[in-house]
Amino acid sequence: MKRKLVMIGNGMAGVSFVEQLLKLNPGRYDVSIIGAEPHPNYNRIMLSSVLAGEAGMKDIILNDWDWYRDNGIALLAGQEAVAVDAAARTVSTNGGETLPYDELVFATGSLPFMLPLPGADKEGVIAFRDIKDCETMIETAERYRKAVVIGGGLLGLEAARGLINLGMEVGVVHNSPYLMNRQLDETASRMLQAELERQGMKFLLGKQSDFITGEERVTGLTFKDGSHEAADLIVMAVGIRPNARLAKNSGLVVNDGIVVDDYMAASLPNIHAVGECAEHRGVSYGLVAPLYEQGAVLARKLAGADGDGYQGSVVSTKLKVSGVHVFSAGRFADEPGTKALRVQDDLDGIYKKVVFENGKVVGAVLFGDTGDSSKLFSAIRGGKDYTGIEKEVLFGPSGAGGKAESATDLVAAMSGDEIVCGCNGVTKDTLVGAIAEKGCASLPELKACTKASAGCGGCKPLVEAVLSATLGADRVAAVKEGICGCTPLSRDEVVGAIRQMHLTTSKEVMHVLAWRNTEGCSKCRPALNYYLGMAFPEEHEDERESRFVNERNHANIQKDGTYSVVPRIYGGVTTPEDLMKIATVAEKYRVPLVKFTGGQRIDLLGVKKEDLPGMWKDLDMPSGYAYGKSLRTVKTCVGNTFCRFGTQDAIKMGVDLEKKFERLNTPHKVKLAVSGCPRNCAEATIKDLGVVAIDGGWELYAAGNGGTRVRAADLLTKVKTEEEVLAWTGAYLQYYRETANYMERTSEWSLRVGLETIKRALEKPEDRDALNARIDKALELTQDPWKQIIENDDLRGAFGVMTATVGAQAADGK
Ligand SMILES: Cc1cc2nc3c(=O)[nH]c(=O)nc-3n(C[C@H](O)[C@H](O)[C@H](O)COP(=O)(O)OP(=O)(O)OC[C@H]3O[C@@H](n4cnc5c(N)ncnc54)[C@H](O)[C@@H]3O)c2cc1C
Ligand SMILES: NC(=O)c1ccc[n+]([C@@H]2O[C@H](COP(=O)([O-])OP(=O)(O)OC[C@H]3O[C@@H](n4cnc5c(N)ncnc54)[C@H](O)[C@@H]3O)[C@@H](O)[C@H]2O)c1
Ligand code: SF4
Ligand code: FES
Repeated sequence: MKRKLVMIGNGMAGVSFVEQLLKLNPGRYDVSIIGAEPHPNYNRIMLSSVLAGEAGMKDIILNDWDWYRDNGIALLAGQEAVAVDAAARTVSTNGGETLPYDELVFATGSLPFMLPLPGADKEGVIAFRDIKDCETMIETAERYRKAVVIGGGLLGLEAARGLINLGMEVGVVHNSPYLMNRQLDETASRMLQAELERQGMKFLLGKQSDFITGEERVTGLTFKDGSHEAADLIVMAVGIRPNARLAKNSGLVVNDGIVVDDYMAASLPNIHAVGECAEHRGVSYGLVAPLYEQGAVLARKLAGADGDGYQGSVVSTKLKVSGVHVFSAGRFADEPGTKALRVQDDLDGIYKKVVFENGKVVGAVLFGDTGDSSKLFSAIRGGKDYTGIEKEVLFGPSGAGGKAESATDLVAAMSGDEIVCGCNGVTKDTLVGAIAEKGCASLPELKACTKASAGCGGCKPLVEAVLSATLGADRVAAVKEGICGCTPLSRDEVVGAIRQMHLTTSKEVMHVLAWRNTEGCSKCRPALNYYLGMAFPEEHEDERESRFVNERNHANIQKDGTYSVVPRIYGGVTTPEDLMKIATVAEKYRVPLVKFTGGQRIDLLGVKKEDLPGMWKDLDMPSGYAYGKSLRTVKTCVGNTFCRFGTQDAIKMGVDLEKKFERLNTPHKVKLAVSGCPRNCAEATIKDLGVVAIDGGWELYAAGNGGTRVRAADLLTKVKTEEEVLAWTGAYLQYYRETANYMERTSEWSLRVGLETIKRALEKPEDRDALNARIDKALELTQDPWKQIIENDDLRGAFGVMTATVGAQAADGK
């Protein structure tokens, strides 16, 4: 008869242990898992990516419901274990179940620490630990504006970044004078702070919170020094505590966590603990890599296999905030008896610190360039003596031309059971096995087979190095990013297949290219819809349901759930008639806010969804596409028509460009500007394409950006005539449409493919003509979406408008 294994907790550490146990001895146990959250096992680490809008909830499921069924595991999801009777060997749940066990595993994780501040029980005060918290933040950001995050550690900064991406203003309150004080020294921390301030984060450092204000819902946070910060949302990210109360009530020895020995045995027979709830040699870990190591030890023991006990772990961390590269491992602080090698490059914003004790690397901090992280972490764990050759750790042997040890050398020196991907507990042996036995020959394939690099992504260089070391660099298939977890194929491979096999619908692509998830996900569906429309503009029918909400509704949704209406105003030039129309509509529909945009247009804000069709009908103006991945605006200065410095007619040029390229679908939004002389009043050099008049012609600037990461555009070419400006713009936009990844701005695209590549693709007139022929075909097929909606009953119905009432609704007293 099979023995009964019951596990309390359905999180990352526990389920990883069960996976390993099933591999070692699949038939030994009947496994039951009690999980308080109503979800299958998901990647908690990636909640930060979900919050930042980089992944969807579906993308983070590690083991779906089928996995439990296929492995014969009884999952009691949404139930909490409330009592353990160690003498009778049973566990009871709040769902009224009592499960007998032969072996019991606690994998209850941690609880976020909530500061016991007066007012902490108000609505809008939350932690960041699970899917529910993540959903609360996303919903809150739709209705409120100001968030305060308490805690400037890893979690707090990742939460803050996500909330900024959701459109909130975020202040981070930290009790120490510098951020991530548990992971960084002061120099790295100051550099980090400067970078995050550039990204829009505000810091309140060295602050002691006193109490939370508000009636039912939070309105702010008051500090011990009497100062106050307004807040509609407070996220506490001030550390975690092992979740060990049930274990303590069950009679187990508990300090901070459940005390375990080297084989993860707790203090009563047949009871074990893994993960954040366990305390091994006085340490409870809060990162997944050591927890997976613990799971491997327990799996071997319960499978009846021999193996060494758990010896404790050195941990390393990376902050998952895009555009920021920070790494920390081991003992990085200066202590008596240690010496540090420091490299600081203020020009490029790079800082590296490696700490030695008796010639051995014991800790490291990297900022700006984390390329050495795997090597340093390996050096810390390997314990090699570098006495006399310390500098080789960063600079390589002096006799080897100063070349540091490569990632491939590093992989060769790793033992098979060393973990390469900490987030997913993937060892070198697992990767080598997937390459040798399953034929994985690229990073996306390895990711699909083993989950390596599917978490924070920090291990990608090392996974690639394992691939090269195992297959030989020449046999590694083009190592490219897959478009999402539904397929191992890269963007180029997918677009190549669409063209070659003449695929015209997303369903067809997913079927023919054997998508793992047959419905696709929130990442690939809109991307495929774009690629198909770009490749076959005539045959592909827009898949409206695949588009983001703003594009589906042809309007920008605002944080209070209302929409904005932005009519097109070509080149920022309007007429008294159009202004009167806009004013009449604004009055008739009681538009709460009428505002000029940065792109020289008029924004009618606060519009109800059901009023949208009526307003557009009354306006009778083209849509300004303020919501779309398409040409947004062409900003112009007055040019030589009125300005005494102007050398060309900037207004006409801008209007011509906007009229020609409006409504075009592009990988991301595209903004243009035209200035009438190099004084550049239209700020053309921070636009996706900027046109600047010079004596006798025009300069075209490419791939600028005035957003979060400001980027000055690069000079693309100089031309003489307006026709040439239009031809170069058409060719440039079409080349961008054909070669960029979906959701990639021109600034990112240009950095990725290289300005020289773009110039080469456009330099020959015949190539520009061919690109223009293709863009003209796409342009011929565009239609104004609001005209279509107004004239079509079904489309209007989607806005909650009764068929006969467009326009009349408002006339009836709105
Ligand atoms: C936003 C975020 C980002 C992170 N990023 C990283 C990162 O980049 N790298 C990294 O290494 N780590 C990261 N971590 C930490 C990492 O997620 C945790 O270390 C890991 O999830 C812990 O695994 P665990 O199984 O021990 O606990 P958990 O994943 O917390 O699982 C425990 C589960 O047990 C359930 N449970 C508890 N008590 C009971 C009970 N009585 N009955 C039934 N069920 C119960 C809980 O509901 C929970 O689902 C991050 C954490 C968060 C919140
Ligand atoms: N990228 C990653 O590896 C990552 C990301 C998120 C979370 N995590 C893990 O999740 C867990 C929780 O993360 P965390 O950042 O909450 O924990 P943490 O303990 O690392 O950081 C908490 C921070 O809050 C500060 N703090 C404490 N009390 C405060 C107060 N009263 N006011 C202001 N600041 C205060 C502390 O100085 C500390 O720096 C950790 O185990 C962490 O390692 C890891
Ligand atoms: S860019 Fe030159 S032409 Fe245009 S408004 Fe400024 S000064 Fe005048
Ligand atoms: S280490 Fe985070 S994905 Fe591999």
